[in-house]
Amino acid sequence: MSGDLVPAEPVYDGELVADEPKLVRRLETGWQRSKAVPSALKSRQSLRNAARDLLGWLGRLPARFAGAVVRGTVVALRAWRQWVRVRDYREAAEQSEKLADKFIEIRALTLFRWKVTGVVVAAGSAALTVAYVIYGGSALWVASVVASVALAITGRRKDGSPGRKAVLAGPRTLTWTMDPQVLVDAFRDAKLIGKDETLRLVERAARVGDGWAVTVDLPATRKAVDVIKNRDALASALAVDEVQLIVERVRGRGGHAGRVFLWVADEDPYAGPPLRTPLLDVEWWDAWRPVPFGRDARNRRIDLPLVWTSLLVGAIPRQGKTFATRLAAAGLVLDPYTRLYVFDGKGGKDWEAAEQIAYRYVCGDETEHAEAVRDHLVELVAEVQSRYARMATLDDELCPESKITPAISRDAELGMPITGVIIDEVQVYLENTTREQIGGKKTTLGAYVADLLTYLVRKGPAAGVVVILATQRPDSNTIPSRLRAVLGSRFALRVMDWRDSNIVLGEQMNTRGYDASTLLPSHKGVGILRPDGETDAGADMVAMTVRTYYMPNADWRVICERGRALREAAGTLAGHAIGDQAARPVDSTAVLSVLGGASAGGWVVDLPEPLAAVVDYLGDELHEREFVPTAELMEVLEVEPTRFGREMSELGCRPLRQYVPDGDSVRRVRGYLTADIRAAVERASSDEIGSAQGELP
Ligand SMILES: Nc1ncnc2c1ncn2[C@@H]1O[C@H](COP(=O)(O)OP(=O)(O)OP(=O)(O)O)[C@@H](O)[C@H]1O
Repeated sequence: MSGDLVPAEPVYDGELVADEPKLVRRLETGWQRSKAVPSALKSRQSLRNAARDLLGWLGRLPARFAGAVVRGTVVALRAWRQWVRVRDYREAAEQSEKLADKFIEIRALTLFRWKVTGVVVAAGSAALTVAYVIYGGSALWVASVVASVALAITGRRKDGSPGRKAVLAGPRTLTWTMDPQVLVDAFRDAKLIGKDETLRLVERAARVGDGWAVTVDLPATRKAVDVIKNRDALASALAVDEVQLIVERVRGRGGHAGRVFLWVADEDPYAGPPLRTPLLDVEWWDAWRPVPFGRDARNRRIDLPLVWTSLLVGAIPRQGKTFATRLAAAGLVLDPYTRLYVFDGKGGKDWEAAEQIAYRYVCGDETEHAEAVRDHLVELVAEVQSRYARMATLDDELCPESKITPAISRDAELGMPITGVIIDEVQVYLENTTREQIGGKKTTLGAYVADLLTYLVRKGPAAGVVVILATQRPDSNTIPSRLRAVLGSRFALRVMDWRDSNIVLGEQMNTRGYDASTLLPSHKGVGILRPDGETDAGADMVAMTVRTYYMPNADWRVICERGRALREAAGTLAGHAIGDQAARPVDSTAVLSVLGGASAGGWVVDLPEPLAAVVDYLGDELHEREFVPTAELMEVLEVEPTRFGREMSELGCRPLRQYVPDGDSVRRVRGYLTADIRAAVERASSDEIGSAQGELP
């Protein structure tokens, strides 16, 4: 080494000369990349940002804490409410369709949980009071802090979710109550109004009962009935179950064909505990007053008028048909001035309690029972004739228009009490195929019973006879259309399909938005009522979904026992109830002569197929219509067209072409003249009688 100076790079304080700069860089890179080091400490800038965020977080903390406490309180209250109302058990019972049976247990458990709540609240308050006495106000502060921290933890928001529940973004649910535009969009989505059309809010959304209500005007030319018809689509657009959405047309003053009232229930309005019938709390009932029948979705009481009308109840088994029929009957049972004919085709215990008050009582499905029903109905037809004859002789003041009045019905001397004919499982009697020879014509016992009932339903109401029929087979073969056509009120609990629903409720009711096949199996006792007359839900309501009151056997027995005591006191107990089974003499020729007019041109049996099916389908229309298109017959009878045409021709009915209305225009279609069908029926019946007489010894 020489003593000469050589230039060197500057050396900074603390810097390792030789390899040190590389090590620092490596350390720096390691620090920056390490996952263990919080990102806030990786640079000065990040540290400053983190400090600013921390300050912001601390600033917002009180508000967030308060929010979490409020949410936690709501969550805790909700959980407590579900617990105290035994929600889990109730839902399980509902799913296994045993809510009604478990109701008493659920009520006991509810009561117990309320008591537990009471004890916990009392114990908590006592502990707080003691702590306050011993430690002073600081004890209350500590308790409040602990409680609010617990509530804040319960109500804390989890990352990434807007609330505690994983709810799919719900712009449609109930937001329409705040923002009418959402409602307009829902109407558009459901294709109830066009893209460029809008709604006019008549009234803003408001709370009505346990739900939200709003009244809107549809754009001109749009009709409220179409909204009712397409309720399902609207329910989907509003993201609610269709049982929660009630749509009604606003009628009368303030209403018009395009004004719609919507009501959206907070939850399934038919899912609560069964409703007890108010009839249990009354000493007696006036049969002239509509009978309490149930409640609609909005919890309005629905009463069913009985006098001057008749009722058909139809449903598949185990839906509450007998229960509903007994409800209607209960109003008559509790009026001592009514007379009851009770016929139970099922033959079980359901109607047993009514035996003690019934004027005529039959229980069973054997032919002997069907014959007894027939005889009692013949007796009643004769009674109706005699009532008309007697009413004609009464003075105008007592009987102003050949119709029974409350005064006449309660006058023991006149002997014209309101008479209820209640037949459960009526199909048992209507389907009885025992041969009968009546008035020179061959028929069956079932067809004869149908004709007797048709007469009673048609002519009975003005003479004070109320017919109530229940069936689990509401098909056209079981209840002839001539009988169905005259039954005034209809109640359909759940049925298999829309055809059965229409058979109970009336033609085309499904297209008007009333289809009992859409009711849920868990909704026992819920059905569609098409009343004959006014109800509390309004005189203009075509039909409404009603949850009937729940009247189990024990309650029914109480009502029947009360009915008996009332009749004993009024001295009106008669017939079967006091062991008097003797039938009264009846002028059978007179009965036959009136039935001839009531039935569909006399009764005919053993008509050859497919004539029998055509006649059965047409019922009264065989006399009312002129022409029936082949396509219509094909659809309802489900027969093979070529064979049907050949067999009808063999019976003397040849198809021809006729113009029929089709919307605003007319269309030429193939079909049969009803005159030809009637002539074929006549021919077939006279052949029948001829051969029957030939068989006689
Ligand atoms: N209004 C109601 N509320 C709650 N539950 C009801 C109501 N009506 C009936 N139920 C329940 O439905 C069950 C069946 O009722 P019901 O015996 O009347 O049926 P049904 O249709 O007559 O049956 P079936 O055809 O077998 O005679 C009852 O045991 C009862 O638990």
